[in-house]
Amino acid sequence: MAAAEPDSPLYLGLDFSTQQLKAVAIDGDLGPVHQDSVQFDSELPEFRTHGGVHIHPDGLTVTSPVLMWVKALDLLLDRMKAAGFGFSRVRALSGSGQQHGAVFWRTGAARTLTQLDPGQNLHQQLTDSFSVQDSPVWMDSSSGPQCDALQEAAGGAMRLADITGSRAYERFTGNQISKLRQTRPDQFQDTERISLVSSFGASLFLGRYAAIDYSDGSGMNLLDIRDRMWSQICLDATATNLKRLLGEPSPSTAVLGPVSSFLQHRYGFSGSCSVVAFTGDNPASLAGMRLHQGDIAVSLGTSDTLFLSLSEPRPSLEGHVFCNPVEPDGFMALLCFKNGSLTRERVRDRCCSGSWDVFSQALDGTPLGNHGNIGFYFDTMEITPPAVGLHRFDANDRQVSSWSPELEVRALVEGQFLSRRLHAERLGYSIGSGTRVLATGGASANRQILQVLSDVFNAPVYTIDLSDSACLGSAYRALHGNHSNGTTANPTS
Ligand SMILES: O=C(CO)[C@@H](O)[C@H](O)CF
Repeated sequence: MAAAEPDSPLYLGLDFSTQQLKAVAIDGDLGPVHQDSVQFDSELPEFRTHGGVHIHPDGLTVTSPVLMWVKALDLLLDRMKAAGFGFSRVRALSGSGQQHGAVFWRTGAARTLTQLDPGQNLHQQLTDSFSVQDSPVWMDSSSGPQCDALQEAAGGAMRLADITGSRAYERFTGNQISKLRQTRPDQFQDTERISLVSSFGASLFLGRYAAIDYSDGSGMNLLDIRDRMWSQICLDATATNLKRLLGEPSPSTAVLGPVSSFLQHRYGFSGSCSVVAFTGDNPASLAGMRLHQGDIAVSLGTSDTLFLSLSEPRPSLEGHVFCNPVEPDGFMALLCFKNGSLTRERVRDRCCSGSWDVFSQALDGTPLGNHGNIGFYFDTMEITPPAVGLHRFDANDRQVSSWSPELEVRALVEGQFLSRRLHAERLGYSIGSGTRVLATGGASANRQILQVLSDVFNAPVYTIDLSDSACLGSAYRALHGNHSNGTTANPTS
């Protein structure tokens, strides 16, 4: 970690991810000078989450307590203050959030946000500010009926994909809003604003509701990705007056305004510190990894995602096209695989006594191709492809029920990466001699896992010097947005 000059400007990036809240500060040379994080499960045990979420008894509904995210921010900023972090040197900040999750602000919350007392923490003052305590998150698969209705209203799955960049997906926010409106009408009625996790995070720093940015807004099945406006067909199919609840979307590079007076007085942020639009974790990772044409990024986090920059959208019935968070007229393609690190951790615990060293030794001790054994490990309903269950096959294509721990570990990792490659090539991505795979996310710190990734993609794998590109990308976007005097979003949006 470089030590910045005592008074040089800093740029702060935050990431409200599935399992933790992270912060990275960089100096003007893009060098990280401070990192911190709050782990939800271990540091906020009162919320009783596992992997940052609650998987409901139906096995399909997955939520996270919104007040856990608020309390995590209190903890993080208090910890940074106690460590002597120079908040007054932060020229701009931005952030990211797990995509698709929704935050439902209760009627009257806008007033509370503008009148926060710097003598109290956020958690104490926002306890009654949410009409829905358990926010739906990206791991949810319970809004199937709402997806069917939206696709019908739009004229079919492919038509919806053409408009919004994706066919209807259960985790996408529009379908979650529909489900809440139908199943919990009183709570929906008591809602005055709907944020994504990213714009919710921005709102906490602004002290008023922040606009949803184009890139994360592309993950809702509500935004027309070409004209970058809410699609009226999709809004009408979801809820009446929805545009009023969402506000106008903003460019991902927009400077939304100065940091709130609450944060200035409580932590010492400067009144000239700008808040740049927050975006989704994957779009922020794309910014953090500074992809070149031909590169493919692989984020090995709670979800595994593959993404790349696109100049023109090519929506399909599998995968997603989002507005690019950096290139104003560009796009990004993304494939999401829900069974990522939580599945790797389960196999680590069951086959390697919870040790990553033993997990790595198993990969070192088994050959490429695993003697023809291959496995598919869909602990929970997978997104790509929509399948569930564990499926193991031996060299003779016979289904088997178990293997030795070593074979199981390699079958898991090779199976995951073979699936990622297959679906990327189905989306039209071609792996050629110039292909570079850029890896990020927690598992990118494991050399043996990266070796399997390189073998399966038959390409060199590079990592960045921080395993968390979303946070770093957010800090880059803060600097970029501040220096380019990004368009200032309409403050009333
Ligand atoms: O659903 C996803 C992307 O579409 C996930 O990668 C979430 O963003 C993880 F937080």
